[in-house]
Amino acid sequence: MYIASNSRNATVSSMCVQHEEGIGWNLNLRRNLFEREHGQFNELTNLLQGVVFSDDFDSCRWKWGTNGQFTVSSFYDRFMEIDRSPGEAVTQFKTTLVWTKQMPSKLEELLIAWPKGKGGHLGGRLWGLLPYATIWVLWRSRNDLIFRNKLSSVERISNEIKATLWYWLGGWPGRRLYSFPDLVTCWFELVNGYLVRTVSTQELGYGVFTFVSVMALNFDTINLFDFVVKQGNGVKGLVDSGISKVPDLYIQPVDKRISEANSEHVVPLPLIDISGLDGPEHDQVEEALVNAAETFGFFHVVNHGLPIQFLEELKDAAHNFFNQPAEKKSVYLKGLSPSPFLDYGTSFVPDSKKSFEWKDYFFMLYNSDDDALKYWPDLCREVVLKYIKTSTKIATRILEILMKNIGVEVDDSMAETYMGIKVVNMNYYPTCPDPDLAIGLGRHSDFGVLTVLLQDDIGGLSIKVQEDGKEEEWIEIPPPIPGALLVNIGDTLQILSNGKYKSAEHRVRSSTQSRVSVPLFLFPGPKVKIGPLPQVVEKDGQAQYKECLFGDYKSQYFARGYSGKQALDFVKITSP
Ligand SMILES: O=C(O)CCC(=O)C(=O)O
Ligand SMILES: [Fe+2]
Repeated sequence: MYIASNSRNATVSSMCVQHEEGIGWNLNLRRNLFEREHGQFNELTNLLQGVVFSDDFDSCRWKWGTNGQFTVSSFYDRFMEIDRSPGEAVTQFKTTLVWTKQMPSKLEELLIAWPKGKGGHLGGRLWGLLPYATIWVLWRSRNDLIFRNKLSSVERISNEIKATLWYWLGGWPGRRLYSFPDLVTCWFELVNGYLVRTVSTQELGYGVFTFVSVMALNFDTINLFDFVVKQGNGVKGLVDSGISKVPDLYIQPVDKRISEANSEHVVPLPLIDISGLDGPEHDQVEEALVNAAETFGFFHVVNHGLPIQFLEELKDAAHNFFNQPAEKKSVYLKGLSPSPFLDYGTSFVPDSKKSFEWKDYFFMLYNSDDDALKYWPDLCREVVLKYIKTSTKIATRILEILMKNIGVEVDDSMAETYMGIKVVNMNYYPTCPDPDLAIGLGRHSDFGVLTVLLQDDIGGLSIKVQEDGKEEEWIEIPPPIPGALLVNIGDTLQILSNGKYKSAEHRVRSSTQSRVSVPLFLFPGPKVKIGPLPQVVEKDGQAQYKECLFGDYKSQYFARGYSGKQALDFVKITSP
């Protein structure tokens, strides 16, 4: 009838004609009806006879639902009813076009059919437990709704599932390499195996040393990751390949970027002539060292015993190392390196897929002269050995002074206990096409006792300071005067001194010029107990930090990635 109508958009009421004896209909048909349409016409007029008008607007009713309301379930019921009735047109309807059966209909089948997670890392374990955690949380949410009238949002349910999984994995030792925020923010990467933290433990002469490595990548970045990390081209190789923009992987979230514009606050650090310790100026030099260690946690030293010429050679050695072709450097990649004490790599511990740093490094742990002679690259062996020996003496002298000031006598054996492990890193920060987007090195404090750092004149290191009564702020440290070395306090010295000496957070911005730095990190072996020294605690009245093994502290530190000074919370004593 609709086909034959002249007013297809008319409403029922507009087709109705009021007569004295009741209502009639002007259906406004545009043609005479065919024979075969008469039956339909009669059906329509029969329907119209039952029409009762009200003042309401015209509306649609779903005749298969209660109250005329459409519901998917009533539609489905009706659909299946027609589908099952022989001879109905919809029998041929391909339900699979609309519904595909992906989920087994029984819970037991679902659990059996659940695809296996890959690997024994966190992602694989999460995946394996996921259906159980989901069922458990949904069951609880359903009970909350039924018995307590408490309705949960989908987001809340999904977070509860993650929290349940985290809790259930509490007994698995590998969990300590991750944090709960990893689970919330990198869920996709974790369950797909793109974010994996691994620990390989290697027995060294003095005990167990733990390396933590993290890989974080997504599909688009696999080629880049292979080229930079696995094939050992490093960020330098990327730059040498002629890239003109910073690849996505290296683009930092806005809150982590360090632009040159906000690095305008440049404050010179105390410059201390430490040769004065051996002369009449001793007391002033001592005071300057103590002051700097208490406030900035960073200071420059001059007249330390390493001539300018030597420092230039060391910087050249660093440039020469990184200027070698990738094949030469990649023999020192983790897993390939001839010695567990040498490791060439790039970036550090990315805490999410966005935190790759614009930096390559070469790590050398001093074990013995023999070992160095055997394994270290010719082009830097001599200078690095000399740097380690002289800088260790400088650091030992500084430690003696700082400790004396808090009532602790440092003898050779104590210095060896706390600074017995000596690691030199040669850091290479390649030129960056857009330094505002990438970072050279994320915010961190050094975990050891003292760090001696040789920098070149490019600049870019900033430290976080808090002046009395003011907010914390980042200040950029101008490049050192020629011949100066930077010394900074590490977390362990902050702990030993019961918080008197501060390990300052620092970070490095990337630059349009390549830059090198050569830190020497001095720290205890993993079995050494660290905690506030008794002399200091006695003076202060109470300890600020708990005692722990240095190895445990270091694991905590690495498990957190570059996260400012959060590792100290692990040992901080919080008042009840
Ligand atoms: O490159 C720098 O100036 C600082 C390096 C640094 O902080 C580190 O390697 O821990
Ligand atoms: Fe550092």
